[in-house]
Amino acid sequence: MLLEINNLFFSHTQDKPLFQNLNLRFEANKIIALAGESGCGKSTLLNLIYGLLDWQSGDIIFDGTRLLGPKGNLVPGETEMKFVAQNFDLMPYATVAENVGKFISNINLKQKKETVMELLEVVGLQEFAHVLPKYLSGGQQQRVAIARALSVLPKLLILDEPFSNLDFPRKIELRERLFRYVSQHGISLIISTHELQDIMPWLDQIVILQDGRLIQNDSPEQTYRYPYNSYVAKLFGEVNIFSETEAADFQLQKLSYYPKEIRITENGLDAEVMESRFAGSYYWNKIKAKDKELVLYTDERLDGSIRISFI
Ligand SMILES: Nc1ncnc2c1ncn2[C@@H]1O[C@H](COP(=O)(O)OP(=O)(O)OP(=O)(O)O)[C@@H](O)[C@H]1O
Repeated sequence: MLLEINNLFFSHTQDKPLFQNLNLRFEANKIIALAGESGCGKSTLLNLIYGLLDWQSGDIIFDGTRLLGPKGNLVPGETEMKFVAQNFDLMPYATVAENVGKFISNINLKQKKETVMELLEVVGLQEFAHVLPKYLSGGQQQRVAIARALSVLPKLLILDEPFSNLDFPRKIELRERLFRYVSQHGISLIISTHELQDIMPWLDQIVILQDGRLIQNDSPEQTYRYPYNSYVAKLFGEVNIFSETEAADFQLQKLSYYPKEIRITENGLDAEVMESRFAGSYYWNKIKAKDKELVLYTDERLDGSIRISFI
C-alpha cells in the first residue's frame, strides 16, 4: 500500500471540525482523483498528506513509514512526494527551463538539458524554455511547476486542481501527456478536482469528499453508474435528480439519471418537449413528464409530444 490514512482527525478552527475519523487507502501506480465541491476539504487533505499541516490525531503512513507532519520535518514536505499547490512558487529570475531543472543534478549537463526539454514537451511549453515566469499566464506557470515536480520522479505526485487554469484544448493535450508520463514512469498521482468528466478515461480510482467525510471510494465506472447520492452524480456534469417520492411515482430504480440515460421510446412515459437546443455533438432538450422538468440529450432536434424510458 502506498498511502494509508487511519483514523485521521483535523480541524482548522476549534468550532468546525473538518476530518473526523477519516480512513483511506491508496495503492501504488494508480491515478486517483480526489473530488468534491469547493470547500469539502480536498486542498486540506492534500496539505496534510504532503506534511504542510499538523493533524490532531490519527496516522498517515506513506510507503510503510508513519509520517510526522510539519512538527517532524525540518524542511516542509515529504521527500518522496511532490506537491503542486494552487500557488506554484517559481523562481522569478530564472527562466522556465531553469525552473524545471531546479532539482536535476548538474553532473551531466547534456542529460539535464534533454530531461528538461522532455518535461517541457509533456506540459506543452517547449517554446517558452528561455522565458521568465512573469511573462507566462497562470495556467502556463502552473504547467512549469508540474514539469519541475515530475523532474525528480517522485513516488507520489499530488496536484491540486491542475487543469483549473487551462482552456479546453490545452487541458485535453496536457491530461493525455501527463497521465501517460506518470504511468510510464511508475509515479502515483493524486489529483484534486471539482469535476470529473474530462479526466475520467485516465482514472483508476475516485475518492469523493463531502463536508470532510469520505462518501464514496470506487472505480470510475462504479462511481458513475452507482453514485452514492446526488452530490456525487453532479460531479459528472448535468444530471436529473429525483426525490424518493418522485422515484416511486416514476417507478425508477435510482434517484439520479444522466441526460443520456433517458431515451425516446415507442411505449414509454408521455412527455412534452419544452425546449430543444443545438449543443454541438448533441441536442440539449428540456422536457416535462408528470409535471417534472427533465433534461435529455438526443442526436436529433425534438418537438411536440414524445415518449421516454429511463435506462
Ligand atoms: N486556513 C484556514 N483556516 C480556517 N478554515 C479553513 C482554512 N483553510 C480552509 N478552511 C476551511 O476548511 C474547509 C475545507 O477547505 P479546503 O480548501 O480544503 O476545500 P477544497 O475542497 O480544497 O476547496 P476548493 O475546491 O475551493 O479549493 C472549508 O470550509 C474552508 O473554509
